Amino acid sequence: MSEANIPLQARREGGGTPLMKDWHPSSEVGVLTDVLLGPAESFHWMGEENAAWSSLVRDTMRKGLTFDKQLAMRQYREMVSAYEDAGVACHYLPIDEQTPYQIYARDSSFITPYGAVICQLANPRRRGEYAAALRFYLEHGIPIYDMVSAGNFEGGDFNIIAEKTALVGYTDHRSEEVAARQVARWFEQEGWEIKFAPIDQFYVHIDLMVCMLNEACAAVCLETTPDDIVEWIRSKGIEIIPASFRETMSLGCNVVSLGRDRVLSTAGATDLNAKMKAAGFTVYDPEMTMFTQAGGGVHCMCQPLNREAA
Ligand SMILES: NC(=O)NCCC[C@H](N)C(=O)O
Repeated sequence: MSEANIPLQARREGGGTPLMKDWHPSSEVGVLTDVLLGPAESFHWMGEENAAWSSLVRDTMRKGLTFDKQLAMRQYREMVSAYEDAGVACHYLPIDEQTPYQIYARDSSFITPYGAVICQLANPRRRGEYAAALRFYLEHGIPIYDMVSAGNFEGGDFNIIAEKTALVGYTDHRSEEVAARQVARWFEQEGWEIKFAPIDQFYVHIDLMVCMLNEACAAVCLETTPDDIVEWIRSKGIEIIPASFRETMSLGCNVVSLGRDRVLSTAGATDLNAKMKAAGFTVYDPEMTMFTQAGGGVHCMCQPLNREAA
C-alpha cells in the first residue's frame, strides 16, 4: 500500500484510502443534505457542438426546438426551490462562460466517500469543465481521490447502487472501456463490487436508465437496460419501478433520491411520477424542458455531496 504524499491524489494504491470526515456520499439514497449544481447563468444550448455526442440532442434538433434563456432560468430556480424545500443546501460550481454544459454537474467529476474523482469528458467543448470542478473541491476542502487518466470517463457512468457497490457504464464513445476499467480497479481495490454496464452510445450514460430511489427501490428502463444488469440489480434485493422507453429517452428516468422516500423528478415523467407516488414516494416535479431537451435531466444536473447514512 502506497503512503506517498502525491498532490491531488488521496487514493492509496492497493486500497485502504481513508473516508472523508465531513462529507458522506456513500450512497445515492441517504437523506441529501448538500448538493453541487452547475451555474445556470452560463448555460445555453451548444447545438451542433453537442449533436455528435448525443442522440437526445439530435432528436431535439430534428424537432426544431429552440432554447429560451428566460424559461431556462425559471425552470432552474424551480429546481433549486425543490432542493431548498427538501432541506438541501445548494453549492455551485464557479461560472466559466466557455463551458455552458457544466450545468450537467454530474459529468466533470464524481464524488465518492474518499473524495472526488476528476473525470475526462469526451466532447472537446466540455473537457474544460474539469477546472471548475477542481477549483470547487479544493476551495471546500474536499480531497481529490484521483483523476482519470486512461481515457474518457464521465460521472454519469459511475452509479452507486448500494454501499460499496456501483454500476460503471461505458459506451466507448463518451466513457471509454479503458477508462471505466481504470476507475473500476481503484474501487475494487477499496473492496467495492463493480458491475460493468456496456451500453450503446445512443443511450449516452447509464444514469439515463438506472437511478436509485431508496435503498430498496430503483427506477429502471427495462427496454434499454441489459438483462444481466436488471438481474444484478434485483439480486441485490432492489425492487424495480419501470420507466417507459419514451420517458427514459426524454430524461424521465434520470431522477434524484432526496432520501426519506422523496424524489426529485421532472414534470414530463408523468407515467414514472404516478408509479413512484403509488409506491409511496413524495415526488418533486419541476418543469425542466430547457435542460432535458439539451440531453440531461435532474440527475445529470447534480453531484450529491453529502447524505445522512441511509
Ligand atoms: N449524466 C448525463 O447523462 N449527462 C447529460 C449530459 C448532457 C449534455 N447535453 C451532453 O451531451 O454532454
